[in-house]
Amino acid sequence: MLLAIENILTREELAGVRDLFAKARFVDGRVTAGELAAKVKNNLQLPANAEETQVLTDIVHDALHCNPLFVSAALPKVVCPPLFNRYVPGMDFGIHVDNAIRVGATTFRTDVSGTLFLSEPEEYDGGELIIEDTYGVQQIKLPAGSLVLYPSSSLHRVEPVTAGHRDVAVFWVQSMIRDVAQRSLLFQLDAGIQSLRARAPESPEITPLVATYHNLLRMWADI
Ligand SMILES: O=C(O)CCC(=O)C(=O)O
Ligand SMILES: [Fe+2]
Repeated sequence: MLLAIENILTREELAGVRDLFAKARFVDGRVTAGELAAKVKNNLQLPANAEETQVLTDIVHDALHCNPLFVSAALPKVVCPPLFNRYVPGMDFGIHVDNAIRVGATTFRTDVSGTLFLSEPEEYDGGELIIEDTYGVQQIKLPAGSLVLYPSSSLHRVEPVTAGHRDVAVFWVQSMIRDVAQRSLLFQLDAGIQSLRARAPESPEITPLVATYHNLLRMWADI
Protein backbone atom coordinates (compact mmCIF):
# COMPACT_ATOMS: atom_id res chain seq x y z
CA MET A 1 0.00 0.00 0.00
CA LEU A 2 1.34 3.35 -1.03
CA LEU A 3 -0.20 6.29 0.78
CA ALA A 4 0.41 10.04 0.62
CA ILE A 5 -0.58 12.05 3.71
CA GLU A 6 -0.79 15.84 3.45
CA ASN A 7 0.09 18.37 6.12
CA ILE A 8 1.93 16.13 8.56
CA LEU A 9 3.66 19.29 9.74
CA THR A 10 1.87 22.55 10.44
CA ARG A 11 3.12 25.71 8.73
CA GLU A 12 4.89 26.72 11.97
CA GLU A 13 6.50 23.32 12.45
CA LEU A 14 7.68 23.29 8.85
CA ALA A 15 9.17 26.78 9.23
CA GLY A 16 10.99 25.64 12.40
CA VAL A 17 12.33 22.52 10.66
CA ARG A 18 13.52 24.51 7.66
CA ASP A 19 15.25 27.00 9.98
CA LEU A 20 17.16 24.17 11.63
CA PHE A 21 18.09 22.74 8.21
CA ALA A 22 19.45 26.15 7.16
CA LYS A 23 21.83 26.22 10.14
CA ALA A 24 22.84 22.55 10.10
CA ARG A 25 26.12 21.02 8.92
CA PHE A 26 25.52 17.98 6.74
CA VAL A 27 27.87 15.02 6.21
CA ASP A 28 28.11 12.26 3.58
CA GLY A 29 24.96 10.10 3.79
CA ARG A 30 26.87 6.86 3.25
CA VAL A 31 27.77 6.67 6.97
CA THR A 32 24.47 4.97 7.83
CA ALA A 33 23.88 2.97 4.66
CA GLY A 34 23.98 -0.83 4.53
CA GLU A 35 26.59 -2.45 2.27
CA LEU A 36 24.38 -2.55 -0.82
CA ALA A 37 22.74 0.87 -0.31
CA ALA A 38 26.16 2.51 0.26
CA LYS A 39 27.02 1.74 -3.36
CA VAL A 40 24.03 3.70 -4.65
CA LYS A 41 23.51 6.30 -1.90
CA ASN A 42 24.70 9.73 -2.87
CA ASN A 43 23.29 12.39 -0.55
CA LEU A 44 24.02 14.43 2.55
CA GLN A 45 22.61 13.91 6.00
CA LEU A 46 22.69 15.34 9.49
CA PRO A 47 24.92 13.41 11.90
CA ALA A 48 22.89 11.49 14.51
CA ASN A 49 24.68 13.39 17.29
CA ALA A 50 24.20 16.89 15.82
CA GLU A 51 22.40 19.30 18.14
CA GLU A 52 19.63 19.88 15.59
CA THR A 53 18.99 16.17 15.02
CA GLN A 54 17.35 15.54 18.40
CA VAL A 55 15.09 18.61 18.07
CA LEU A 56 14.09 17.62 14.53
CA THR A 57 13.47 14.03 15.60
CA ASP A 58 11.11 15.14 18.37
CA ILE A 59 9.17 17.43 16.01
CA VAL A 60 8.73 14.69 13.40
CA HIS A 61 7.91 11.94 15.92
CA ASP A 62 5.29 14.10 17.67
CA ALA A 63 3.74 15.07 14.34
CA LEU A 64 3.56 11.44 13.18
CA HIS A 65 2.06 10.09 16.39
CA CYS A 66 -0.58 12.87 16.40
CA ASN A 67 -1.65 12.09 12.83
CA PRO A 68 -4.63 9.66 12.83
CA LEU A 69 -4.05 8.66 9.20
CA PHE A 70 -0.40 7.77 9.84
CA VAL A 71 -1.31 5.75 12.94
CA SER A 72 -4.15 3.97 11.14
CA ALA A 73 -2.03 3.13 8.07
CA ALA A 74 1.23 2.18 9.78
CA LEU A 75 -0.02 0.83 13.13
CA PRO A 76 3.44 1.67 14.45
CA LYS A 77 5.29 -0.38 17.04
CA VAL A 78 8.64 1.33 16.46
CA VAL A 79 9.28 4.56 14.55
CA CYS A 80 13.02 5.06 14.22
CA PRO A 81 14.74 8.44 14.51
CA PRO A 82 14.54 9.87 10.98
CA LEU A 83 17.51 10.51 8.74
CA PHE A 84 17.51 14.18 7.75
CA ASN A 85 18.76 14.25 4.19
CA ARG A 86 19.70 16.86 1.63
CA TYR A 87 20.25 16.22 -2.07
CA VAL A 88 22.09 18.96 -3.97
CA PRO A 89 22.62 19.01 -7.76
CA GLY A 90 24.28 15.81 -8.94
CA MET A 91 23.02 13.76 -5.98
CA ASP A 92 20.66 10.80 -6.22
CA PHE A 93 19.93 7.43 -4.65
CA GLY A 94 20.08 4.46 -7.01
CA ILE A 95 17.64 1.56 -7.04
CA HIS A 96 17.65 -0.48 -3.82
CA VAL A 97 15.54 -2.16 -1.20
CA ASP A 98 15.84 -0.96 2.39
CA ASN A 99 17.60 -3.25 4.87
CA ALA A 100 15.08 -5.59 6.52
CA ILE A 101 16.60 -5.09 9.94
CA ARG A 102 18.06 -1.84 11.23
CA VAL A 103 20.50 -2.32 14.05
CA GLY A 104 20.93 0.50 16.54
CA ALA A 105 19.83 1.68 19.99
CA THR A 106 16.60 -0.14 19.05
CA THR A 107 16.99 -3.01 16.60
CA PHE A 108 13.82 -3.38 14.59
CA ARG A 109 12.31 -4.78 11.39
CA THR A 110 11.46 -2.33 8.62
CA ASP A 111 7.85 -2.87 7.47
CA VAL A 112 6.96 0.63 6.24
CA SER A 113 9.27 3.24 4.72
CA GLY A 114 8.45 6.95 4.84
CA THR A 115 9.70 10.10 3.17
CA LEU A 116 8.53 13.39 4.66
CA PHE A 117 9.14 16.16 2.11
CA LEU A 118 10.63 19.36 3.53
CA SER A 119 11.28 21.29 0.29
CA GLU A 120 8.52 22.54 -2.00
CA PRO A 121 8.46 20.79 -5.41
CA GLU A 122 9.24 24.06 -7.20
CA GLU A 123 12.39 24.56 -5.11
CA TYR A 124 14.31 21.83 -6.96
CA ASP A 125 14.43 20.02 -10.30
CA GLY A 126 14.56 16.23 -10.50
CA GLY A 127 14.62 14.36 -7.18
CA GLU A 128 11.44 12.35 -7.77
CA LEU A 129 11.09 9.32 -5.51
CA ILE A 130 10.39 6.37 -7.81
CA ILE A 131 8.73 3.37 -6.16
CA GLU A 132 8.22 0.07 -7.94
CA ASP A 133 5.15 -1.22 -6.16
CA THR A 134 2.92 -4.14 -7.10
CA TYR A 135 0.67 -1.61 -8.88
CA GLY A 136 3.47 -0.43 -11.15
CA VAL A 137 6.00 2.36 -11.01
CA GLN A 138 4.99 5.39 -8.95
CA GLN A 139 6.69 8.77 -9.22
CA ILE A 140 6.39 10.85 -6.08
CA LYS A 141 7.15 14.52 -5.44
CA LEU A 142 4.99 16.05 -2.71
CA PRO A 143 4.54 19.50 -1.17
CA ALA A 144 6.68 20.36 1.86
CA GLY A 145 5.12 18.92 5.01
CA SER A 146 3.57 15.95 3.18
CA LEU A 147 4.53 12.33 3.61
CA VAL A 148 4.59 9.21 1.49
CA LEU A 149 4.44 5.75 3.09
CA TYR A 150 5.23 2.57 1.17
CA PRO A 151 6.06 -1.05 1.97
CA SER A 152 9.74 -1.45 2.83
CA SER A 153 9.84 -4.46 0.54
CA SER A 154 9.48 -2.17 -2.53
CA LEU A 155 12.39 -1.38 -4.81
CA HIS A 156 12.84 2.39 -4.99
CA ARG A 157 15.25 5.14 -6.00
CA VAL A 158 15.59 8.92 -6.05
CA GLU A 159 16.17 10.62 -9.42
CA PRO A 160 19.19 12.94 -9.63
CA VAL A 161 18.58 16.48 -8.41
CA THR A 162 19.61 18.90 -11.14
CA ALA A 163 18.87 22.28 -9.50
CA GLY A 164 18.06 23.59 -6.03
CA HIS A 165 18.06 21.20 -3.11
CA ARG A 166 15.76 18.45 -1.96
CA ASP A 167 15.42 18.23 1.83
CA VAL A 168 13.60 15.24 3.32
CA ALA A 169 13.22 13.26 6.52
CA VAL A 170 13.39 9.53 5.85
CA PHE A 171 12.30 6.95 8.42
CA TRP A 172 11.21 3.36 8.90
CA VAL A 173 8.46 1.82 10.95
CA GLN A 174 8.11 -1.60 12.46
CA SER A 175 4.37 -2.15 12.40
CA MET A 176 2.34 -4.12 14.91
CA ILE A 177 0.99 -5.80 11.76
CA ARG A 178 3.82 -7.40 9.84
CA ASP A 179 1.78 -8.49 6.84
CA VAL A 180 1.11 -5.74 4.31
CA ALA A 181 -2.24 -7.23 3.20
CA GLN A 182 -3.52 -7.48 6.79
CA ARG A 183 -2.34 -3.93 7.48
CA SER A 184 -4.11 -2.71 4.39
CA LEU A 185 -7.39 -4.45 5.39
CA LEU A 186 -7.29 -2.86 8.84
CA PHE A 187 -6.64 0.55 7.29
CA GLN A 188 -9.60 0.14 4.95
CA LEU A 189 -11.88 -1.04 7.76
CA ASP A 190 -10.82 1.85 10.00
CA ALA A 191 -11.45 4.35 7.18
CA GLY A 192 -14.94 2.91 6.71
CA ILE A 193 -15.70 3.12 10.43
CA GLN A 194 -14.44 6.72 10.67
CA SER A 195 -16.52 7.75 7.70
CA LEU A 196 -19.67 6.07 9.08
CA ARG A 197 -19.04 7.69 12.47
CA ALA A 198 -18.85 11.12 10.84
CA ARG A 199 -21.87 10.65 8.57
CA ALA A 200 -24.22 8.71 10.85
CA PRO A 201 -22.84 8.67 14.40
CA GLU A 202 -25.87 6.85 15.80
CA SER A 203 -25.62 3.88 13.42
CA PRO A 204 -25.98 0.61 15.32
CA GLU A 205 -23.54 -0.99 12.82
CA ILE A 206 -20.66 1.00 14.31
CA THR A 207 -20.32 -1.22 17.38
CA PRO A 208 -19.93 -4.56 15.56
CA LEU A 209 -17.56 -2.96 13.02
CA VAL A 210 -15.38 -1.55 15.81
CA ALA A 211 -15.48 -4.92 17.55
CA THR A 212 -14.35 -6.61 14.33
CA TYR A 213 -11.53 -4.10 13.93
CA HIS A 214 -10.25 -4.73 17.44
CA ASN A 215 -10.66 -8.47 17.23
CA LEU A 216 -8.69 -8.61 13.97
CA LEU A 217 -6.03 -6.43 15.58
CA ARG A 218 -5.94 -8.82 18.57
CA MET A 219 -5.63 -11.79 16.20
CA TRP A 220 -2.84 -10.31 14.06
CA ALA A 221 -0.85 -7.86 16.17
CA ASP A 222 2.64 -8.66 17.35
CA ILE A 223 3.59 -6.25 20.10
O1 LIG B 1 15.13 10.33 -0.13
C1 LIG B 1 14.18 9.57 -0.19
O2 LIG B 1 13.03 9.92 -0.46
C2 LIG B 1 14.39 8.07 0.06
C3 LIG B 1 15.76 7.74 0.54
C4 LIG B 1 15.95 6.26 0.67
O3 LIG B 1 15.47 5.50 -0.11
C5 LIG B 1 16.73 5.72 1.80
O4 LIG B 1 17.28 6.50 2.60
O5 LIG B 1 16.79 4.48 1.93
FE1 LIG C 1 15.53 3.51 0.66
